[in-house]
Amino acid sequence: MEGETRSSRFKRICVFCGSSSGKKPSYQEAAIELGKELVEKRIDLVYGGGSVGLMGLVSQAVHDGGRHVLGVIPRTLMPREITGETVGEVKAVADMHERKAEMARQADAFIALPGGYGTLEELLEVITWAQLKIHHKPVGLLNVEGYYNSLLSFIDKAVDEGFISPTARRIIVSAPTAKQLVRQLEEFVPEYDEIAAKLTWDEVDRLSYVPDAGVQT
Ligand SMILES: C/C(=C\CNc1ncnc2c1ncn2[C@@H]1O[C@H](COP(=O)(O)O)[C@@H](O)[C@H]1O)CO
Repeated sequence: MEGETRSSRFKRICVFCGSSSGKKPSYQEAAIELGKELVEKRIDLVYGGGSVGLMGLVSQAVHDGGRHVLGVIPRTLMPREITGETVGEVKAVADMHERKAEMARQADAFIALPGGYGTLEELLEVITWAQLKIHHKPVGLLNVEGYYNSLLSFIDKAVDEGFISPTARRIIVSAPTAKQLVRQLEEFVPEYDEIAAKLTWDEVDRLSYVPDAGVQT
């Protein structure tokens, strides 16, 4: 495959990641490596906009590689001293809720790099939406140097204690490198649940998120 241009089932992936860079160089290297992997697979990026922390590294790598970058920024975060310069296209939205809905609508899959509260909140929301069958898009954790091991252990405990179903546990795909993670996301097959599929989603409609029937192949 070396030297050959490969394509993906995904047209655009949403990346959640730290607005900080983290202490270990491996976190920054992983953000750049993920950006390059998206470029190699001809996948575009949607993310939270700006150039701070890992967000800046992944978006710059995708932009430098010639793929489209869409940054979705709430108007209140738009001053450059808060988020820094954004590469590519910028979409301004009213608030944080609309941002998450728009990022989710624009993406065929989600990847979380290491990050803090913001990253966790974004990640857990798309997992929850997958659990509720609002979408069937793959969700991946880039578990750089075991950064997310304690979160995964907690989730396994929640399964053991009966708060998360084994089916819902399988929503989360995790891998230590970008290459492995994108490959696993490509192979992901969502599990369907007859009861949940019949529910309606007023809240998501209100946020103008358009539920899909599955990932494009
Ligand atoms: C408050 C600080 C920086 C604010 N700048 C941000 N610019 C753009 N997007 C942001 C910002 N902060 C959070 N986000 C979103 O949450 C995720 C990162 O949050 P985390 O807490 O750093 O993990 C990211 O995916 C964005 O969508 C100074 O820190």
